[in-house]
Amino acid sequence: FYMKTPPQKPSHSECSLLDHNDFWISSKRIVTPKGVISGAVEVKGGNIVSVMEEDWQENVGTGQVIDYGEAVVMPGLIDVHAHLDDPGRTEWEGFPSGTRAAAAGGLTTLVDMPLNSFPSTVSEETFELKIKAAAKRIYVDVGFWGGLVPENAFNASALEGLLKAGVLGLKSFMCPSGINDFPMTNAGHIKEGLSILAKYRRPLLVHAEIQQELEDIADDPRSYSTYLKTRPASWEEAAIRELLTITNGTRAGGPAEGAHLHIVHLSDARSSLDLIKEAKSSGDSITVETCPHYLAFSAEEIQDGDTRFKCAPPIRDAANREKLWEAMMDGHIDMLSSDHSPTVPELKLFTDGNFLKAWGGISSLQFVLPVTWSYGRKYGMTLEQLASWWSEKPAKLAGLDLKGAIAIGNHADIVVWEPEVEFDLNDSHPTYVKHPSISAYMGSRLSGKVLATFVRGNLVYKEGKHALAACGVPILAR
Ligand SMILES: NC(=O)N[C@H]1NC(=O)NC1=O
Ligand SMILES: [Zn+2]
Ligand SMILES: [Zn+2]
Repeated sequence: FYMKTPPQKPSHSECSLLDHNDFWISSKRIVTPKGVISGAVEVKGGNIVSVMEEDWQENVGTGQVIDYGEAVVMPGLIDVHAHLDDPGRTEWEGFPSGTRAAAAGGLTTLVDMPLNSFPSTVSEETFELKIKAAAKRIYVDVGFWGGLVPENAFNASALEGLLKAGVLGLKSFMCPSGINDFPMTNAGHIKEGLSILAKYRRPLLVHAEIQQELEDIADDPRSYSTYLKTRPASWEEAAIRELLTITNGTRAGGPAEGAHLHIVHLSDARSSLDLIKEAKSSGDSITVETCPHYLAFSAEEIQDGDTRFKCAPPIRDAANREKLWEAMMDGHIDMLSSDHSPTVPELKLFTDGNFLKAWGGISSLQFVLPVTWSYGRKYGMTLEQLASWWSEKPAKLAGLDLKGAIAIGNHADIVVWEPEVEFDLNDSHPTYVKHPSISAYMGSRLSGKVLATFVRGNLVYKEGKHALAACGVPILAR
């Protein structure tokens, strides 16, 4: 991939809260691919140029050192599933608010979803609008998924135009997306999409739910259990079963070899997960993500009318959540993503509390690091696992070779945070998402405070302060 450089570059002092370009970051807990080390990371011109243990002091010379003591120095989080709604629905989120929230939360790269903005990113032309909207308005690096929709699925030159323009891969829905200009695809469209993607070696991300016949639901629309019954696990299972009839083509020697299928936001940890495990063991090129809200919450706890928790697929029972954690710890779920999908508070219908009519989507972007840690440490999650689920695997999925790990030659995308520091996420906590009140995490007590976030060596966030200029860059595939 390559980074699109803006025509007039802001000065270094506008891009970074730190004066220098060359410096060392030291800490007793640096998370590297070789484990957690005590040492220092040297940053030069935006890249990591050395990673040293014990004897690092001898090599520093007169270099500038920022010592973070016991705080954790980790690769910045990469969120491969964020809806920033820009252009066209910036009253819902937008590039400036979303990427500032990311920086404050320790995320250094986002990959923006092709829907919820207007227009949807489904062609070269609409992708051009995205890039324009992002120019000088992003505070972390941002890549983009394009949309696979019925209109372009059988139009190879249109799809190739979009891929050549630089989307990192494609995304499609197997059920209505909730957005009129982003219709759902069937297995035929998906098969066609994969055959094109194979050529570009980029992934297809799929929202895997297929609508099935429901028994009559005549219950109270304010009750969460009513909503849960409208999207049973069998919908996920049906979608995944259908996908797996196509993904066998991605095996070595198959007609879609080189393509990859990624299932987004898995909620069902039972049959659906079993199917995915089977496909993996058969050699299909397939991965799966889940989101912090499926790991943090359970249906039993969701209060009537509290539509902050409405999302699709839905948050299921507590036993399912335990199984999701088990699958995380056993490595059957590959990575995490936020599926940050906010809207305006009015569309959450808090007055009616109607789960059937409210906007489905959880607002979480700024909080995914402390949330993952707060819940995960109870299961024995390690810092290495955290870095794998939030940085290494997402970078691999999105094809970001220079991101996702603290390693020599990589971009200096780094988060520094204190796992042991607790805080109350309430109205007095500084939040940067556009509508903090709709976040399902408001009112929680969390563990893990972000001290500093570096994007390609720029200190973009430090304890409640952001760098002046938006020096994130659009990431384009080639
Ligand atoms: N359009 C959109 O963002 N839909 C998302 N919201 C959600 O809860 N699940 C989704 O797929
Ligand atoms: Zn989805
Ligand atoms: Zn989504």
